[in-house]
Amino acid sequence: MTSLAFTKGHGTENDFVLLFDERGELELTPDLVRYLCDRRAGIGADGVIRAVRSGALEAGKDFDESMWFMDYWNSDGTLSEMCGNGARVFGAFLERDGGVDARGGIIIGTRAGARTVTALGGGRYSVGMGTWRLGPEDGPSGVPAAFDSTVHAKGLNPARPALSVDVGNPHHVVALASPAELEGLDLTVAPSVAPTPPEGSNVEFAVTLGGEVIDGVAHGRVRMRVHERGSGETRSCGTGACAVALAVKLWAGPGGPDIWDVEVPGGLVTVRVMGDRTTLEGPAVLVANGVVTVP
Ligand SMILES: N[C@@H](CCC[C@H](N)C(=O)O)C(=O)O
Repeated sequence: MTSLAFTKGHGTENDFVLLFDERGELELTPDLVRYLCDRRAGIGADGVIRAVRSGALEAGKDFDESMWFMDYWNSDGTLSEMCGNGARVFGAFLERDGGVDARGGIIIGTRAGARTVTALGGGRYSVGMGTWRLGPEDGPSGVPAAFDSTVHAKGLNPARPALSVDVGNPHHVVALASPAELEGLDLTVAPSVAPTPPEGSNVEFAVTLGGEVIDGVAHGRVRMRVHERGSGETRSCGTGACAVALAVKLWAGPGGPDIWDVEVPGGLVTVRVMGDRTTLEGPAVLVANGVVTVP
C-alpha cells in the first residue's frame, strides 16, 4: 500500500481528482484512475488530471519541456485529448501549487495541442479552446451539412439527427424541441451514434432558449445535457458546451450570436465563437486536499 496526495476540484460540478506530479514519477494506470474516480470505493470524480511537466511525459514531447501538461483521464481509465472544465480547474491548481500566475494567461500542453488558460479573478477562468471542425472526420471540413449522424437515446423517440463537432475531442450534438424533452432523457444508458465514430464520442442534447442583450452585446442562451465518453452523464462538459454553441450557431443561420451562455446541470458557462476558434469561460473550484491510500 502507498499513499498519494490529491486535490479534489470541479468546474460547474464536472469534478476531478488532481494529482501534482511535476517530474512524472507517478505510475498513473487505468486501474489507479478507476479507483480514484470510484464514488463508493475511491474518492469519486468524472476524471483524473495530473499536472506534469511536458518534458516528463511522452505525450508532451511536442511542447517546451518546462511547459505544464494537463494529463487528462476519464473515470473509466481511458485518455482524452482535452477537457474544457478541467483546463479551468487545472489553471486554479497550477496557481496554487505550481508557482504560476495565470492572470496574464498561461499556455498548457494537452493531447489536443496547446491551450491558454487565463485567470479572470473571482475564481473564474477563460480557456482558449483552439480550432474546431464541424462534420465527420473524413468529410468536408468547414462547410458542413446541418446534420451528419443519427443518435439513439433512451427516452428519445424517434432517434434524432446529430451534428459531429470536433473541438480537440469528438462530440455529437442533438437539437431537442423543449426543456421537457431534455429532462425526459435517461442518460444512465449510453446513447448510440450512427455511423459509429471510430474513437467514440461525447453526446450533447441541446435546447435553444432564446437570447438577450448583455452590456450591448447579443448573447444566445442554450440548455444542455451530456453523456461523456468514458465518464457517463456528467453535470457539465466544457468542450461539450463549445460543441453545442457551434452547433446552435450554425443552426441559427447567418447573423446569430457569437456568444452563447450555456446552461448545464451544474451551472453556467459562456462560450465565445471567434472565427475558427472558441473560448470557454466559467468557474473553477478547489474543494479539498487529502491523502488517499492506494491498495
Ligand atoms: N468534461 C470534459 C471532457 C472530458 C473528456 C471527454 N469525456 C472525452 O472523452 O473526450 C470537458 O469539460 O470538456
